[in-house]
Amino acid sequence: MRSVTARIDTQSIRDNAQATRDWPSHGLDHGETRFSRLKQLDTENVKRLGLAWSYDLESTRGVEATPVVVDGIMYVSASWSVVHAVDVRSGKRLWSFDPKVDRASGFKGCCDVVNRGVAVYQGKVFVAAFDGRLIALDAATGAKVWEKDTIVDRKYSYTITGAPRVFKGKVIIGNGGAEYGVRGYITAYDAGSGEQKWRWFTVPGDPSKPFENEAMAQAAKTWDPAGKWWEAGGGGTAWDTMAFDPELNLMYIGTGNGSPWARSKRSPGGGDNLYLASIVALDPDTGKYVWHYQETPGDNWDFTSTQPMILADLKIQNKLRKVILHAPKNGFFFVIDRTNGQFISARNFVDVNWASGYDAKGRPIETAIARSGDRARDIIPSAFGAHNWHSMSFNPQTGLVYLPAQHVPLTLQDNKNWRFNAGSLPEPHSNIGWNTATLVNMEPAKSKPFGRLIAWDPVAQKERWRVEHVSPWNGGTLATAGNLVFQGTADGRFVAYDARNGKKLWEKPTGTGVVAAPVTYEVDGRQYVSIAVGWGGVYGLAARHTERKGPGTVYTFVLDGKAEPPSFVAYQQGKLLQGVPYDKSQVSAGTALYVSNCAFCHGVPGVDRGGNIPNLGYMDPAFIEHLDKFVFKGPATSRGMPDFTGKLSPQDVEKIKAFIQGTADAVRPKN
Ligand SMILES: O=C(O)c1cc(C(=O)O)c2c(n1)C(=O)C(=O)c1cc(C(=O)O)[nH]c1-2
Ligand SMILES: [Ca+2]
Repeated sequence: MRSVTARIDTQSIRDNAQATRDWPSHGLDHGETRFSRLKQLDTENVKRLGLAWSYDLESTRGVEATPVVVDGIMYVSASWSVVHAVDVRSGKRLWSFDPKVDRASGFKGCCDVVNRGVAVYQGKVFVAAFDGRLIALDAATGAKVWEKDTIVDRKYSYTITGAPRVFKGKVIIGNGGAEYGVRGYITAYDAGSGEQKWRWFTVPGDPSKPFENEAMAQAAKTWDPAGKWWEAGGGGTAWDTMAFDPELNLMYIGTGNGSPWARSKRSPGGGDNLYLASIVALDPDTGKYVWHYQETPGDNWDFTSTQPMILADLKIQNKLRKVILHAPKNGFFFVIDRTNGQFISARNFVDVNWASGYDAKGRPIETAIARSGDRARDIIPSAFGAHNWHSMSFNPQTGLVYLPAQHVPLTLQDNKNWRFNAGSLPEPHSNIGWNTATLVNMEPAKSKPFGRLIAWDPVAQKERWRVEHVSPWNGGTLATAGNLVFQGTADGRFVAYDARNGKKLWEKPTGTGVVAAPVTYEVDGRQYVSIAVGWGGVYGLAARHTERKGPGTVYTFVLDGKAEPPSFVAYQQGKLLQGVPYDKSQVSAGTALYVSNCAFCHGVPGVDRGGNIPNLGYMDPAFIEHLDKFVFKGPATSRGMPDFTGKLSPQDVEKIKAFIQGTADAVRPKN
């Protein structure tokens, strides 16, 4: 059987960009604009949009995938990197493929066991599994064709969450892991055979060995010459964004934060630490460095530049410029010349406190608070990012970028006592492999959370309209030629807005929070809109903003669709924990242990509501009384929880119990 994707290659993806009937690659086109030229649906008739079908992804963790759709066949991934092929005409499964990632490895990723989607090319579907394998499937049957291990050294905590891209016959993928202490890189494989074609590291490696290339030699000059960076890998993981300009024959990657976060521990002599938090242009044929622009020199705050890029051609001061549009975690919106990496402009799209702006050369003007890490202070934006991996879209008709922006309050402080892999209390998750050299929320944050959809004018560097959401962590966006903007929300709605003014035109409930981005495509002359929902990602581990907790689901809508939605599953908050015996004098020791082992997944007991991972302040007391049964070789290890055998003592567990019950008691309403 021949698959419909047999014809998909670099040329056909370029051709499709003219009419955008299919959605053949992650961001729709090589420029990742997520702007569909279809206009059967428009601001007038969108109110008639109804459900065509829903499809159960059989997943309970975060769903971050953008579906790929070719000739009425959808390829979409769910948590644990499971791939589904669905017939759009019927909504029925054609095949599914579970790469059987060892569920016990869940804790090896910082940010939920998510997968942002697949690539298709010449009859194959490519999925990058959470455990670091890149797998090629037969698009017609879902059978495995080849599999490669992308991980350079399994002694480090590398993972993959991103969607591969295929440029000119090469499947390209980067790895995550910079919270754990790794060296970032990106690798290209031959789409046909799986043979490795090139690999580009983002930061210099072992200083006792020669540099792999000239780019590494140049980068090393911006790190402390003592070479301490190597101890924790340096970081710079390219865990999400990529784009490609076939005319310039350049591909672009966004690189991540430093390992560890605190520069004082990574590169004590200071320096910009190239190529952290940068956009880097590479030759897609050879993986050779061409240029870079560093958005956050000397990253100190987990300010990754891995957020989705968009390539656009914009008229700026009467000159048509080939640009990259980018809104990284650090809160500034960048316009960069993509032919040479030249800085054009940057303006903050939310309030920020780490820099007052960028100078004419494209360097941030840092504020006094930015590096005063000897005390806890709000860093705005926080490590959750003013914008994270949630895709933005660009409508050339309105000239606006539709950007999911947010703030999640955190205070940061340098951890003076950090040593690599020492598990130093109370550094978050330091006992399960994190190495940030940064203490979080040692004092309560003063800033306030928000989530907002912003329509941003990249030429004027100005907000044109905004919609305030109930919380941070809303879904990616889709823009269409019918002047619609689609976005799912953390509070479980799928909404269409007028692209010109942000007026809400349509909305449907989704039965769970939405973090992924929608797509649109045409089949048999009808325009469909699909979205994969499933609350999760790093923020969704411990928090939620819905009363429902439905499974991962794909919803597909069409004009006058009349399908019944699935029955929604209610979220039930447990009773506040009561009656677990504990020693009050142990609460403070338990706090440090809780932060170093439990906090980012389970949240604050009795304060957070629990996301995909239960909040321990609302458990049945029997669970907490017997906490050791869960912490040491417990049942949840088969779902991704670490086994703390040898890492915590039974006395430590008693202290953690004291913190959990003590905190629940402290927040219990008094009457
Ligand atoms: O430094 C890294 O290697 C790395 C990897 C990932 C990832 O692979 O998901 C995230 C982050 N960092 C990160 O900083 C972050 O905020 C984040 C959010 C998410 C998510 O899927 O919700 N992943 C990641
Ligand atoms: Ca990170």
